[in-house]
Amino acid sequence: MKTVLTIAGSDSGGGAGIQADIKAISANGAFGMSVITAVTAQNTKEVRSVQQIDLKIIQDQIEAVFDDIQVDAVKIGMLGNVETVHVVAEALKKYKPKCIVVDPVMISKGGHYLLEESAVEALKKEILPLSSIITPNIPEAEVLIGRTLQTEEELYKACEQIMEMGVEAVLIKGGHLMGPPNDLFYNGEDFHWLKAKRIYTKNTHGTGCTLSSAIAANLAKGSTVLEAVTLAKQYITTAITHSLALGSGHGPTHHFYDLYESSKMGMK
Ligand SMILES: Nc1ncnc2c1ncn2[C@@H]1O[C@H](COP(=O)(O)OP(=O)(O)OP(=O)(O)O)[C@@H](O)[C@H]1O
Ligand SMILES: Cc1ncc(CO)c(N)n1
Repeated sequence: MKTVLTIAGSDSGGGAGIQADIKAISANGAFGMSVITAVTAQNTKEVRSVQQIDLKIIQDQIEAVFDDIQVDAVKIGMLGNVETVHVVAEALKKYKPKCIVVDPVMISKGGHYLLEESAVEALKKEILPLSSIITPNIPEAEVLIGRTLQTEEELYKACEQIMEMGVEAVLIKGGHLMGPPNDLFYNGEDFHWLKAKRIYTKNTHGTGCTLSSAIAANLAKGSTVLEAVTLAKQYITTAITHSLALGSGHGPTHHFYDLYESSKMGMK
């Protein structure tokens, strides 16, 4: 069994963060492990409060896993603050996992800061150069490059600029665009559009967490980065198609564990 370690925050509502990650990793056929960086009191409507986890416990969790278990891929989500960015970066430099997927989580759908603004520079300097792929949504890509993004031409340029920050590949997600939610992939050589039809639902809580975890699971299982991104795009599209109207805000995506059910839905 291939393994994925997610280093991220907990979402009590179960739709995003560590909870979404573990569900997506399992549904994509890998074994999920977790390092919790922060606990959020969160539901489908809002983030009520956040408790960062003690740095020593974060470091201990990472070491406990790496010292004992083979880690085939790492997924990074919410880090929260500069100090946590630093501890995670140092640990990754020490253990050198082969595949690192970075979802640069910054702000929740309800507008709550999940990364202190002052930590963005540390994320860019310390985490991006270690990553196999980074998966910003449009607002996160805008923060990384310091410009707004509107046209296709600007998206191509943004990919090139983010590549210069030391990542091996970038996927700018188009969920926040008007029109179809097409994502732009760039690996320094070729651009690829990952296209999909927009699904008209408000139940899109945790789509970014789900996508990046599905990428990590497929990388762990031996896919190339472009293959992993393509499989993950199919997975998130199905997960949004069957998303769940739980709660009164943005409900979660639906993860398929059951092989019979997934084959009915056309997933392998
Ligand atoms: N309504 C939709 N229909 C189909 N695909 C969507 C829709 N919304 C988002 N997606 C896709 O879901 C994936 C996640 O993109 P999105 O831009 O929503 O990430 P995100 O903002 O980081 O998510 P979150 O912060 O809620 O976890 C992308 O592949 C995007 O194209
Ligand atoms: C803990 C956590 N991580 C990531 C996101 C972004 O979806 C969220 N809302 N909560």
